[in-house]
Amino acid sequence: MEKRRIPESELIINGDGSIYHLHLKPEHLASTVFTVGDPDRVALVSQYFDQIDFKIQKREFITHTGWKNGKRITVLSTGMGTDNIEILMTELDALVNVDLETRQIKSSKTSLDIIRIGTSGSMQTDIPVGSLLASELGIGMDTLMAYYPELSGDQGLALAIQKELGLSFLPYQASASSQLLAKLDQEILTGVTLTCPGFYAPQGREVRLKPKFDNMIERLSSIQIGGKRVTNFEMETAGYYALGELLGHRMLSLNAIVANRPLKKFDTEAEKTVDKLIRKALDLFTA
Ligand SMILES: O=P(O)(O)O[C@H]1O[C@H](CO)[C@@H](O)[C@H]1O
Ligand SMILES: O=c1cc[nH]c(=O)[nH]1
Repeated sequence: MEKRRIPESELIINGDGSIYHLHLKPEHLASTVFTVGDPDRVALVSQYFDQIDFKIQKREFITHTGWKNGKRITVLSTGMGTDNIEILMTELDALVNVDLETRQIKSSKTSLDIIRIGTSGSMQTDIPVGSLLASELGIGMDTLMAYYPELSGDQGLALAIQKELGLSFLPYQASASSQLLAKLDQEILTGVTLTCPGFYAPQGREVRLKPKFDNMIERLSSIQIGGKRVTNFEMETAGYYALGELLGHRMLSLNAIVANRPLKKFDTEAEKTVDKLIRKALDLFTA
């Protein structure tokens, strides 16, 4: 059977042969990719590389590729939100699994290791600011996955959250890679991360507008299923995990806890906490 050719309008390749938004060619990407939300954080990660071979910036997507401990690695910024993660994951996957010349999907697939180094707010009093937390599960409070094939894993926590808040849509739930989770050490807590389509009302914050849901943090933090509770808020993890599951990449989201919401505290040393997470992630995943 003739293989499907992906049209020029669907997968856009720039004049120089790079992929549309990321502006990367396949040879610019390592198979271990660290991702950060903040473009300024890319240099904070690559300062610890032994050597940097390649740098490029397009919009909020800044990429540095180089070497650490004899391993080739990439660090790449994504900006905020799962809409950016959809672009990132599709284009990273295309760089390794689509032949950009023939525009056909390769018959032999490559799995990337994609590790998020991000910030996050704790919703549990016993997870203080300054903690490092790996997301075992991500629950998506956005509607991204309504546009993609159904996820195969357990959706129990997502259903419990839908019921508790009376949401008109079903959040989605997906898991970290068990292989990447197995590389963590005791300094890193594990938890269940709620990925929200915003920083303020979607995470229960009130500035001038009142969030629709009263006592969101108390209500979400007290849900327990099979010994698992929701631990922290951020804005990308579930999108990574869901698309990673569908595309066949190994995913892990690491969080520097910079806010404790029930205690109403923000980390006065947030930059140090992020630096601690960067060094830990590089140590664990380039060893
Ligand atoms: O620090 P980053 O990686 O951007 O992650 C978190 O911080 C941003 C909000 O301040 C959101 O992107 C959230 O997920
Ligand atoms: O509370 C927080 C802190 C960082 N990032 C978030 O999305 N929420």
